[in-house]
Amino acid sequence: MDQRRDQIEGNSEPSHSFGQISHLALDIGGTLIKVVYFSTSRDDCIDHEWDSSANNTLGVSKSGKHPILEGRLHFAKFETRNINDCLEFISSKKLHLGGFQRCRNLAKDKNLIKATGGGAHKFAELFREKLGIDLDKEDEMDCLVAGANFLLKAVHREAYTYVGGEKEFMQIDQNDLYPYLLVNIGSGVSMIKVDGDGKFERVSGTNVGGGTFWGLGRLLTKCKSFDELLELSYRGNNRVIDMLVGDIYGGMDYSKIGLSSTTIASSFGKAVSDYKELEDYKPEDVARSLLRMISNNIGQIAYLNALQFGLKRIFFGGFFIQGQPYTMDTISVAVHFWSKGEAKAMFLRHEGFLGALGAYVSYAKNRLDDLVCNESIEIPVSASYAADPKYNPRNADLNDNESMQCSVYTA
Ligand SMILES: Nc1ncnc2c1ncn2[C@@H]1O[C@H](COP(=O)(O)OP(=O)(O)O)[C@@H](O)[C@H]1O
Ligand SMILES: CC(C)(COP(=O)(O)O)[C@@H](O)C(=O)NCCC(=O)O
Repeated sequence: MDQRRDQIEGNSEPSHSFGQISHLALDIGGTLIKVVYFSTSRDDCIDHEWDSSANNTLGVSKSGKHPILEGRLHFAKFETRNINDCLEFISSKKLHLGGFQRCRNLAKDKNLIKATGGGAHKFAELFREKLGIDLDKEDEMDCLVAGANFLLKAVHREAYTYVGGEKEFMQIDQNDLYPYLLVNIGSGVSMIKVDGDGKFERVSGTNVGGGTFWGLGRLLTKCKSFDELLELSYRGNNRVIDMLVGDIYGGMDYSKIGLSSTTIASSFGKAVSDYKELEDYKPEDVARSLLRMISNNIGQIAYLNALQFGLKRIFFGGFFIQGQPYTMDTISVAVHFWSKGEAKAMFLRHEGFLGALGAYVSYAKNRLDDLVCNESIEIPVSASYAADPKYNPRNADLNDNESMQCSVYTA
């Protein structure tokens, strides 16, 4: 298999070094900084006529609608509390210089990089001081929606359901995409009714989100990292702490109102009736109850909003999900249970990068330099994941510092 084919099918890093970097975009959230950038190498330039005078990364094709450029879209994330790691990463790979060339604001002679999230405001001065760049701020909700629409339209096998431990990728009909509810579970949770490109309304939100799970989980279990907390939750048993309907009803279902004996009646409720202290519980059981409580609560609020606005499809994004089976299962079951099977929870493979991708595609919106109107970026994601016998759904999710092959098309 030749190298390019290998890259596409295996989604692996190219063995050759980077060519030029262009279009760095950032989403600086309450907990994580998400980084997206595009790189080309000589090998990635595709085999058709080039305008040799186009002395820039996104060359202009003389022919019609062919890919004018192939390269890789790279994704990376950092903890916001370790923002210096992110600055060092950008600096060592000279990512800001690629962005610099592409978006030099001639009028003000500023070096602009697209950025969204609260940190684009909070850390603007730091970026100027350390990297000499100005953050060109894009609204967070605009970016979430733009990122979600972009993924749903451009990326094959992006959205999937998670039912009974199985992922099922959804074929999205672009003509029947709207309306939908976008639930972004970051530090906090935003719920957005999306009616079209740039047409949306943030209809709800909740402060009980990913930051609550990580913060409360850290305090209760003394774990040192988010991944450790997730690992704990995997091994735990929530029934040790949660009060189930059966605990209240002597092992019986409360079938008259549709509650089985195993339904959680009260999250953490057993901690009171058992007269136990925190030390008497295993950290893994605490982590499991917490994950279930928060996922269930978000699933329920999402459903209520979907109901209020008559929406059948709910897409969940944000790094809280992290492709975690138990999280997705709890959310899916909550949506299914409350909607009596009417509404569907769907997840996005690039869940945590919606805002950063939205900031990235906003370069095109502003028609900067060589990005022409009507340009679209298509990202052919490997179709071989599901067919691979060694396929492991956990590995198929986008992890740190991954990249994927993509092509830039011009109208
Ligand atoms: N490596 C990690 N470190 C901290 N939190 C993580 C990590 N991976 C996933 N998370 C979860 O993702 C949440 C942040 O999600 P994200 O979408 O990046 O939101 P924000 O934009 O607010 O930073 C955290 O609150 C936590 O629940
Ligand atoms: C303020 C935020 C939009 C910031 O986004 P985040 O960094 O959490 O991704 C989000 O935390 C949020 O929507 N919080 C919920 C606030 C509320 O509606 O109660």
